[in-house]
Amino acid sequence: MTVLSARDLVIDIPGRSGGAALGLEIKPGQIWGVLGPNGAGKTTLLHTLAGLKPPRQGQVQLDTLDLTAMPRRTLARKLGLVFQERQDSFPATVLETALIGRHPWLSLWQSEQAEDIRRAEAALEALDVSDLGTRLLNTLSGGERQRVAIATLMTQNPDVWLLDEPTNHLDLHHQVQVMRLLSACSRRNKAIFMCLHDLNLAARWCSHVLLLYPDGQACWGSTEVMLVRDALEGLYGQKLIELHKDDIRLFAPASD
Ligand SMILES: Nc1ncnc2c1ncn2[C@@H]1O[C@H](COP(=O)(O)OP(=O)(O)OP(=O)(O)O)[C@@H](O)[C@H]1O
Repeated sequence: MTVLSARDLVIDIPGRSGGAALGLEIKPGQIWGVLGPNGAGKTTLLHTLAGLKPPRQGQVQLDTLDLTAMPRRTLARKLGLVFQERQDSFPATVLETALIGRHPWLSLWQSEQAEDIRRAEAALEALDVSDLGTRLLNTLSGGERQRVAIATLMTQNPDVWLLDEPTNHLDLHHQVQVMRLLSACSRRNKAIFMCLHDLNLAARWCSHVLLLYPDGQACWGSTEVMLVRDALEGLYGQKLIELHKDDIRLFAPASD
């Protein structure tokens, strides 16, 4: 199992001079939620952790290895990313798209085997899109595409899952389905790190949260400690109501 670490990491946001140096260890079994207002740098952090964007300072490591020193194929077996925005213009079917997740596991000229197809079909089934297998991706709705993207990551089956707003475009039932699926994956020792805008999903399903402020400052820790009304009001500049029902903590915007 793999640990993703940020060591003294400052993300590179154009025009921002400061920024917290992040020292994070994202471990198997943990679910991290990154919260912050628009433009705080959540996507930039995710892309930096995936090795797609160089940091301004510091290092990202998978176990003890520097991410930039790893061959892309090795990296893709260990770490996968669901992007917030996707260019799905390539005319591929849903099943072909999910099978892209197997590419890091195939040799250069090897085509997908029955086991690869079985994995892709199981992932599409888990995301409720198996009946769309032969449809072209560019004919799907936003929520269907989002679920195919998550199914593709599930087919890839890396140790570390990075997801940029995975519940974006999803209806309530499918938001819950995706969070439950990520929770089940964490119980199978996957490490999950995702950007979220929904405080209630974070409160219910994340074990850890990182609060990212517009000036680059950040704090992080267990959800129970970090996700408190005062801190969230400061983060978003929005008054909140905090409610408790059984073991569930809920936040709603206050009317004033
Ligand atoms: N190529 C670029 N040139 C200039 N500014 C950029 C560039 N890429 C990102 N930025 C800026 O960096 C900041 C952080 O962007 P980022 O997408 O990481 O924010 P975010 O927290 O994910 O926002 P959101 O909640 O809206 O998705 C934003 O102010 C954005 O405009």
